[in-house]
Amino acid sequence: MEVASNQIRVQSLVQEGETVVPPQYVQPPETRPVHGKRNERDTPPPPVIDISSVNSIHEQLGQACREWGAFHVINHGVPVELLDEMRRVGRSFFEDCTMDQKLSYACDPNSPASEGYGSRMLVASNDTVLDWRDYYDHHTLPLSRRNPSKWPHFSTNYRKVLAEYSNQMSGLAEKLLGLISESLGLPSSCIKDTVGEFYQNITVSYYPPCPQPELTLGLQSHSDMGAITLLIQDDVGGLEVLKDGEWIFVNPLHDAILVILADQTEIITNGKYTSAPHRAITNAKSSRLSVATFHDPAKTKTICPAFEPPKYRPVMYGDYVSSWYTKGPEGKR
Ligand SMILES: O=C(O)CCC(=O)C(=O)O
Ligand SMILES: [Fe+2]
Repeated sequence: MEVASNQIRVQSLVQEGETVVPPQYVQPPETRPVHGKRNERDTPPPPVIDISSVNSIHEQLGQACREWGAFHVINHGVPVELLDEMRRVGRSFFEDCTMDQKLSYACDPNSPASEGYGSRMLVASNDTVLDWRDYYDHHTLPLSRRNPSKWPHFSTNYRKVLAEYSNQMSGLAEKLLGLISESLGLPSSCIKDTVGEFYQNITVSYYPPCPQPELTLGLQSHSDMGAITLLIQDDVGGLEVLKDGEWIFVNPLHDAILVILADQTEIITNGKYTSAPHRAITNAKSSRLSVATFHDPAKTKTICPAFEPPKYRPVMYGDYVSSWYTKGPEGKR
């Protein structure tokens, strides 16, 4: 099958045995990752918070949201078997299907965030360095957007696992936004009410081994646009979070879920809490899988701070998203 140049999948490059990274994947020197430093750093990894405990939960959350914008949660109530199943079916799509099968679910390369199998986060532009990543983006909530026939059917149980995973993540996201609101002295429902009905997307990212990891990024630096992202990864590792100007490696914790605050939560909390810039690095040995579940407002929803005086202008979420896709994800708006 002939594949248009804007549809090249990273996995095909690797399967063709490329030993040199094609130039469009080479990062400029200033954004190249520093490898092999993960144990030398003084900064501890993002906090781990037991959300089943009642002791000092708001203090712990407050500190993590102010200082990191990201933290692991344990005892989160989502069955750990479901996390494993989600990783299993996700990996199976990328590794057990033929390229033709995968391309039968190709997303529309000309429309941002379209559902399906893709490789480019931004619509093609010649000056963008490409990510060393393939992905599958699923539209999962509200139910009116959920169309399982657009999800892979090749792996046993894929659609069933994804639907259950979507429901569980949405419940956990709502619970976390409640605790985060309370930690600021706001009514529990404050942030969720401002966000409104969740628009949820689930992106399974697959990072094939990279022959020159020192030159590439699996996913360029960005903060997520919506309200809250819940992420699981396999035990390979590669996610880094920016803290105080330094990239910190996020150790994979098998049964934990990583919470990443996104830009709309920073706006609603009037900057008291921060969204976390993050990126993914690659490695030469193993493929890596992550599953990110994004919870966003509707495009028509206007988001404004819950505190006076407001430090951010009210913004219609759809306008925020358009500007992100036009200007690129680097930095915050
Ligand atoms: O692969 C990862 O760990 C990060 C994924 C991510 O940040 C995203 O999909 O927005
Ligand atoms: Fe992200």
